[in-house]
This record gives sequence, structure tokens and C-alpha cells, in this order.
Amino acid sequence: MKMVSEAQRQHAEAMLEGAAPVIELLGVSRVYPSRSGVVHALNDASFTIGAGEWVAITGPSGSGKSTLVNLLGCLDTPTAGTLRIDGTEVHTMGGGDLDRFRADKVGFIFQQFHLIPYLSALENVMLAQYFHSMTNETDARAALDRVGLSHRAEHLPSELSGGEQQRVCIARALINDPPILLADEPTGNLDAANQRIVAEILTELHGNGHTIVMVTHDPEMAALAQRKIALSHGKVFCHPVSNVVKLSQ
Ligand SMILES: Nc1ncnc2c1ncn2[C@@H]1O[C@H](COP(=O)(O)OP(=O)(O)OP(=O)(O)O)[C@@H](O)[C@H]1O
Repeated sequence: MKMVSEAQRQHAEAMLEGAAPVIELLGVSRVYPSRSGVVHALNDASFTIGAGEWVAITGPSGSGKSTLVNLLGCLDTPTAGTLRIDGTEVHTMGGGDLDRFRADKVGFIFQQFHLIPYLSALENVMLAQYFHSMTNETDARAALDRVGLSHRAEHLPSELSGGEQQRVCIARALINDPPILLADEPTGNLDAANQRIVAEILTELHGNGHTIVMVTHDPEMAALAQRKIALSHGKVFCHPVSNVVKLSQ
């Protein structure tokens, strides 16, 4: 694992101690109707995530991870409770407002990459700029450079390895400088070498002050985070902040 400098470690600790919450849930539930009544996919969840924190969301299949990710990513709204993202109550928005808010606040990193197959790596990153505001090729190339992919900018996703595709996704997630990076099993489809590369990039982003919320089944990835939010049958169990010293191991 890449070493994190003492300055970066201190920065992360400071961020954690004084962090203003960028995500706040108060009694948040998401209930789905079902033939046999209702499913409490997320049940009365209350927690905060501070700016600059790296949090891992864990839990068995069906425990509510996707439900929580959809809420945090503003892809869905709670059926009860209050969810604030960067100070704004999400349920007060809908339609185009919510789309714009999402594009501003959240950068998504998916297990399945979701790159447009007929666009180059560069164009995939620029498409995220286009949906947010205006395209800027220099910035898009810089984002690819940041994940070590400037030499692959003109390649189609099919011409890239799985690890390289995931790095394009990270560049795409970063391009509009959102306050939250939401990663859903970011290493789930990668071999060990590429898992390590993605873990290093996330570690570096966290060291630079990014807030990362990451769903993972992988204990090694979860151990990189400062805190675990474990789900079981829709209930949330927050584990205390683990020692930030982990960052330097
Ligand atoms: N649209 C829906 N309608 C009804 N029930 C749903 C719906 N979506 C999810 N559920 C139920 O909500 C619960 C939580 O589902 P969720 O997909 O959030 O779990 P998960 O932890 O992400 O699972 P996995 O790891 O298998 O993806 C499950 O019992 C699931 O069956």
C-alpha cells in the first residue's frame, strides 16, 4: 500500500476532528411496498459523515447497502426522516433540481464502470463535464493524468483493462470537483494488482481531503477507511472512528 505522508495524515486527522458534516441522516427510512406488506430496506438510520472522512459501508446481501447508496447519491429520497447533503435537505428537491444537485455534489464510482462504449476515455470524462456545466478538454486531460492515464486518453473502454476503466471512472467522478465521492464496490471487478492501484488512488484522494463513502465486501478495502457503517436488516451500526494511523501503514 502506498505510504501516506505525515502531513497528509495530520490533515486527515484535523479534517476528522473539526469536520462539518457533509452527510447527515436523522431517522431516515426507506420502505418499499411488497405483496406481504412493506420492506424496511433502511430503518430509522441516523448518522453523520464529516467532510474529509473515508467511510466504508458494509453488510450482507439484502442488508440495505444499495438502498443507502441510492439515498446518499440522491438517486432516491427517504420515505421518512431527514437527509441533508452538504447542508441541503434532499427531499425538498425533485426532477431537474435534484439532477443538478446530484451532478454538483456526488461523483460516482461504480463496480460496473458504466462508461459509454463508443466514447474515448477523454470523451467519457468530458461528458460528465457537459452534463454538469461546460466541457474543458485541458481539465479532462488533467483528471486522466491524475489517475495515471494521460497516455490512454484516446482509447475506447474496450481498449482498456478493467483497472484502467475504473481509473477513467475515478477521473470522471472527480472532474466536477464534488464534495462527495460515492464508490460502490470500486474494486469488485478487479484483479489484485488493479485493486491495489485503485486503493492507492483512493488513499491519495482521501489524503488530499476528499470525502469518500465506499460500499465494499472486501475487508482489506474496508480497513483503509477510517470508519465502518455496518448494515444488518436495514438497521445501521456505526463503528467508532478507527485509528487514523492506519492511513500511514
Ligand atoms: N424496489 C424494491 N422493492 C421492494 N423491495 C426492495 C426493492 N429494492 C430493495 N428491496 C429490498 O430491500 C432490502 C434491501 O435491499 P438492498 O438492495 O438495499 O440490499 P443490499 O445490501 O444492497 O444487497 P446486495 O448486497 O445483495 O446488493 C432487501 O430485502 C430487498 O429485497
